[in-house]
Amino acid sequence: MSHHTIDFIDVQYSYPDGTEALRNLGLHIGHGESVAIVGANGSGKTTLLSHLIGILFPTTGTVNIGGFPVSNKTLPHIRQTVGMVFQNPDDQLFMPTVFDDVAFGPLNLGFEAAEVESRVIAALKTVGALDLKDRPPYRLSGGQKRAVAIATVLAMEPSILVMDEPTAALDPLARRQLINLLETFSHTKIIATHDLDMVLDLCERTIVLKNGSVLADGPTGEIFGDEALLAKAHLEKPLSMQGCPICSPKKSIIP
Ligand SMILES: Nc1ncnc2c1ncn2[C@@H]1O[C@H](COP(=O)(O)OP(=O)(O)OP(=O)(O)O)[C@@H](O)[C@H]1O
Repeated sequence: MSHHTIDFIDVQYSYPDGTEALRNLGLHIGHGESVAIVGANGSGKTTLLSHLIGILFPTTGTVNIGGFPVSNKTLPHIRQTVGMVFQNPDDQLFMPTVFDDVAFGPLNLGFEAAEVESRVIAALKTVGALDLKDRPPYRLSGGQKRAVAIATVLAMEPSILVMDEPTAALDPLARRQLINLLETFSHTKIIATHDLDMVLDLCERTIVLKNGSVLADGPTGEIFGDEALLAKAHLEKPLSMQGCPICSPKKSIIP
């Protein structure tokens, strides 16, 4: 898996109750791309992301990572390649301390204690949360939990970072700090979000979903400049493209 490409080939997915969440979905994401997945509530974003780490498998069609299909057989390899930050950090943090949570993945991969410790410290430093290492995760603020959840993924050293609504429930400063942090990552990034202003800052490419299919796929500026397309997808232009006088331009709230 030297080239971490992602391919969805004619993917259809129905939940056990029969809800068809993905239909005829095809897309290709190249190594190093930063791609936003946007769309109205229920358009299929989380279902799509769940196929990237084998939480769900296609009902029909194929998902390939690095040219290999995501399947039970390839899962151990896929989960080292693809790291997912869930929408709710509480789904990701369950150990007594922050250190233990970030160490959990590398320990499971069988690394020696010294390697685990160095990965944990590096990951917590990257997200600016090293001082939290002995704290119980459930006592942290929302922004701190999000940072630690990202560290749990970084400690696995994945090539592809998948994030579901990373800025949800963050205050403006924590949101800006997170965006600035994500900008420094050279990973392939796939971000499902309703925060279109963040997309403008982070993603050169945007894929718009509607009813489980790709409605549009192209350069972010072009997608957000197409008012008819946005209306069809039940989306609104990012605030910073609406000429809003009080909306902060990029990075204006960095302390
Ligand atoms: N566990 C489930 N069982 C049945 N249907 C589901 C389940 N989870 C999601 N769905 C349905 O699948 C479709 C896609 O949902 P999904 O959560 O992927 O959308 P989304 O774009 O992530 O939405 P949101 O923006 O609200 O998070 C919706 O019709 C939803 O009701």
